[in-house]
Amino acid sequence: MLKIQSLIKRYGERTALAGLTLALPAGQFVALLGPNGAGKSTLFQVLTGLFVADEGEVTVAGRSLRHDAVGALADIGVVFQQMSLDLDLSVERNLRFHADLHGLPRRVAGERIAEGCRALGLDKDLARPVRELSGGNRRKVELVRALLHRPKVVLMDEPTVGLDPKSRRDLLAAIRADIAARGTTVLWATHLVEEAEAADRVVVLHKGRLLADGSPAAVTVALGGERLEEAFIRATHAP
Ligand SMILES: Nc1ncnc2c1ncn2[C@@H]1O[C@H](COP(=O)(O)OP(=O)(O)OP(=O)(O)O)[C@@H](O)[C@H]1O
Repeated sequence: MLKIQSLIKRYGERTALAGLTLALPAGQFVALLGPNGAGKSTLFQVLTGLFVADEGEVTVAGRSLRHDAVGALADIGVVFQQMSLDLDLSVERNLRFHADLHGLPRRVAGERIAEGCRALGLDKDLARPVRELSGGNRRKVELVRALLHRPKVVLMDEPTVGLDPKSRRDLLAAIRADIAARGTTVLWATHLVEEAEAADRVVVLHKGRLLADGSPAAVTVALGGERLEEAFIRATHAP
């Protein structure tokens, strides 16, 4: 569903992505685990079309980001690291705006907004300005927004930063429900090892390259530790 081939992205002398290759099938929840500076944000910026890679290819559901960016991006939903809602607009207006950008018919948009907000317990908040919502509920609105156009691939860039344990659990449950219902492919960037342990597959990024790839247990073994956290720290902070 998402294919990344030999991706290279440089900032001047610095290489942020050093020939990254990765393929994600439908219905998989993949944690992208990497220390600060590993290249996670750069990868997300390339995958969302904000930056063009220097070399390499990305295809989303068979469509090339380089040759058919509009087609490829239509199948991507994103929850960015920084909150990106308009604080002064209501929850509903924020969601309508996104639905319009994707050309969703008004009635379909209305149904999906109602359904998404109901599933995440936001139905009472539809008319409230986002400014009045807690951090956890803002994130939930962002997830509803990311799913409105029913993307095949969802990218989440450290979506739980600043959330309390209950909100983190709710967010995880909501994305898991979407995977179960629609076979969505999810790439969830994090540096929280416990979040990675809950994924189907863990991909460890270090210095713009893949250091390990497999189930949480397999990655722990590959990195040479007994627990994922210590194996990850040792492997990514080796002298
Ligand atoms: N705009 C930029 N100009 C120059 N170098 C950059 C730029 N953005 C990122 N880099 C460098 O590219 C490398 C990868 O950075 P990136 O932000 O993608 O990592 P990250 O894994 O997202 O880190 P974090 O977890 O801290 O957000 C780092 O060495 C970083 O210093």
